[in-house]
Amino acid sequence: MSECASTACGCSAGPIIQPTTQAPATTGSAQAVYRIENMDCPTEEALIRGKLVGLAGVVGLEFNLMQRTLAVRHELPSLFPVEQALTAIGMQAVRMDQASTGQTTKLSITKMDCPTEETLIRNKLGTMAGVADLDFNLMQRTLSVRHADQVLPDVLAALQALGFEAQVLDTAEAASPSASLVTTPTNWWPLGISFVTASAAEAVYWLHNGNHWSVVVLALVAVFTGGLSTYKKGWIALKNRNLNMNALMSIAVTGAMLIGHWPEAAMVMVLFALAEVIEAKSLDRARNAIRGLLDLTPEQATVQQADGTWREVGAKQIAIGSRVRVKPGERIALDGEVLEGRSAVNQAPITGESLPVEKSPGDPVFAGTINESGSFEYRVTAVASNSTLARIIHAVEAAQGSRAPTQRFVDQFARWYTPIVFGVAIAVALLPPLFMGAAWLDWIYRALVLLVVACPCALVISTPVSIVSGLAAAARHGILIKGGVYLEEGRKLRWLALDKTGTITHGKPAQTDFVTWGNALAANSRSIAASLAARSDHPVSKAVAQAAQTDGVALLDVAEFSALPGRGVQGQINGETYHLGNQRMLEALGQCTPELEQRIAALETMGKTVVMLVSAKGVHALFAVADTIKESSRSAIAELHALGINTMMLTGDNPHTAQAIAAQAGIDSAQGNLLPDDKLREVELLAIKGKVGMVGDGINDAPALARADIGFAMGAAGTDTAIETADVALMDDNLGKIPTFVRLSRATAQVLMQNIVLALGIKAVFLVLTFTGQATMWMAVFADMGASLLVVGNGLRLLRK
Ligand SMILES: Nc1ncnc2c1ncn2[C@@H]1O[C@H](COP(=O)(O)OP(=O)(O)OP(=O)(O)O)[C@@H](O)[C@H]1O
Ligand SMILES: [Zn+2]
Repeated sequence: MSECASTACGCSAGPIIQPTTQAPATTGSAQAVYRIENMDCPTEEALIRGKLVGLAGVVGLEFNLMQRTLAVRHELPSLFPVEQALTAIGMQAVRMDQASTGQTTKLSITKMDCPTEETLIRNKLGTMAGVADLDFNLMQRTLSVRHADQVLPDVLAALQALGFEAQVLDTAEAASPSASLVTTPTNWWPLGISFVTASAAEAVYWLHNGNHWSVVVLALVAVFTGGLSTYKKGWIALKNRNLNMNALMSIAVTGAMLIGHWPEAAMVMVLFALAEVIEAKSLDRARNAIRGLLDLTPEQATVQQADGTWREVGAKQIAIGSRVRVKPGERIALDGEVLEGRSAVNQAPITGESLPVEKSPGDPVFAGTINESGSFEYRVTAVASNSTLARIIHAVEAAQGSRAPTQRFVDQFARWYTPIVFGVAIAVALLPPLFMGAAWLDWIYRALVLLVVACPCALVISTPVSIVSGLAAAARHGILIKGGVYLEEGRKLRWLALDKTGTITHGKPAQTDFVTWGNALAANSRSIAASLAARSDHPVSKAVAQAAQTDGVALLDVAEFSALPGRGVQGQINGETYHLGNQRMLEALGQCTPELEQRIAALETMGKTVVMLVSAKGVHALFAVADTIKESSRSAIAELHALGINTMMLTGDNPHTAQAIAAQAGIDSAQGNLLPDDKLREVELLAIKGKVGMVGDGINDAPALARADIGFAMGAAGTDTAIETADVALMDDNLGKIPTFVRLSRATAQVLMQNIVLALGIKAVFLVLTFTGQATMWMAVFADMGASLLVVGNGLRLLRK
């Protein structure tokens, strides 16, 4: 349950889910808003309703399945009964309106980097009064604690008692990813001494053909130089009734010394300490794969001063609105908008696409990208800590914090595995000698080997490393995945629903036909239409307005302008109401004739979109606009089909055009005339058949995007919201990133599976060998270390995908 809470916590950082801020309906009642991660279908709503409605003190429930939130209006002194009831039916509820329940403090704990330490801390703090929620991020070594106002000192003291030095991060530090890379400091000296003395103990033992006082001394030196921190950590764990690997190793090594296996105890300790170091180093590599991206931004930039001169200034000090100059070959330091000059910029660090993009005044530029040819000046639009790149890194780091399904499974497994094997070890040490007259020392030794085998670290470590590597690899391709869940689910996609305008097509249609209708004057109807169109941001309107501007058509004053989503626009010109819109609008106005319909259909089957200018007097003109499909769309659709993913186009445009464009792009099927809710309904229908993804860019796609199992946002680099709201944000508008994402997801799943099989396989082999008496302790440690290294190495392989 606790993991799930932390997952939800990761999500709750996103701005998608806003706590409901309605005033309570009944006076005297309060409202609590929960985000319930695993509540997304009506049967769950029914379950929760059934459980909570009967609860004394609960006055009202408000469900939002789309946002997975539940607002509880209540008259309770404490929400404990509500939370308990939710937990009892398996709902992972996280309080959203945190402000009322204390505060969240983010702590940096440098020594916390492995799941066993997490368990230790969780057990200690999880039961502490005043602590509401814990959110671990082992990769960043941070812990966010939600707690009552006064308990922070207690929290810090508790951590201290566990041997962890915690540092409170202030809000600014917590929000912006720091540029510095994290590395685990290693103290090589004790390890070296330990290794030498352990080897010497082995050698002396061999020379003497048995134990000798010098063997004992050498072994003790080896154990205490190499294993002191293991012992310390193991002792803390045992005191907290926790069997982590440090505890297991401490017991095993101590046991081995007690039964006189001195050189082996020494060797086991050295190997274990070494394995720890190597593991920590590999984890650093995975961690820094993402941080490394931030190193791409230069520390300095050339900024214009108040007196007009140019000066080198530290990037962090540069304010929004400053004017910055970039030389050819230089990296861009901050996000901005080009003011003067032209150049080609390599945007690979953001979009994963190394083909240079032409930049001229008005175009956006991004921190971390490389200016290739010309020099130009730009106006800064975001401070260094809020650049697109910084936000990407922040999002990926947050994504690591949330647990992917496999990790949840593995953690759950490890929780049972270790105590069970520990129990078996005790049985092995006691039962055969007691009841079958077997030799004590022999079976105690076997039990100690089992303790080493009981260590689940290879298994536990393999999942986060693989997921982080997958996330980092995706980020390098310009694919921002907002949680390990999506990386794991991507391989299961059966359907991809695609928006048309701006997703498959360029989204920049041009007017192709202008047809007068009835007895209107051509010039007059063009200027009326253009005047209305100029007021709208819709691509179809833009095309009409653009064509009129090119032809020098004069614009008129528009009053009472309004947009009619999915239909068109309307407004008053010279006291008369005009509409500019599609056939749906025409029908609503009752102005459709068979003759007109025929004309429209003829244009639409050519893949054009038609809008009409209509007033009370009738239809005045037809405007046809045509959009072109992106070259990348065709090949992306073909790749998706090759991956076994079906495609369906969902568009607000008319069915004829939809068919024509779908045919050009090679899409399986197309649905036209859809309003936002219709798109949502279509996605829901597809969801019955399997995992469904939806890719779109417009506002009219938002409900469908949110409902899809994976919502992809296109062209996220320029926009503020797309990065935050989508499940997967594609930094440019190349559909080809979706097959790349699916392949990466499949590769990740494969690595995860290989790692689990590998880690468990080695354990299984040793379990058998221990019972047959063929396994020695140091072989078990060696195998455990080997397994850890193999799974970590295998996970890091994803970084190169
Ligand atoms: N502001 C507008 N100006 C002109 N026509 C409009 C406007 N808004 C909607 N329309 C008409 O309604 C149709 C549907 O619009 P909608 O915005 O739902 O979808 P779309 O942008 O065409 O396609 P997609 O769903 O693929 O993004 C448009 O094709 C156009 O004919
Ligand atoms: Zn281990």
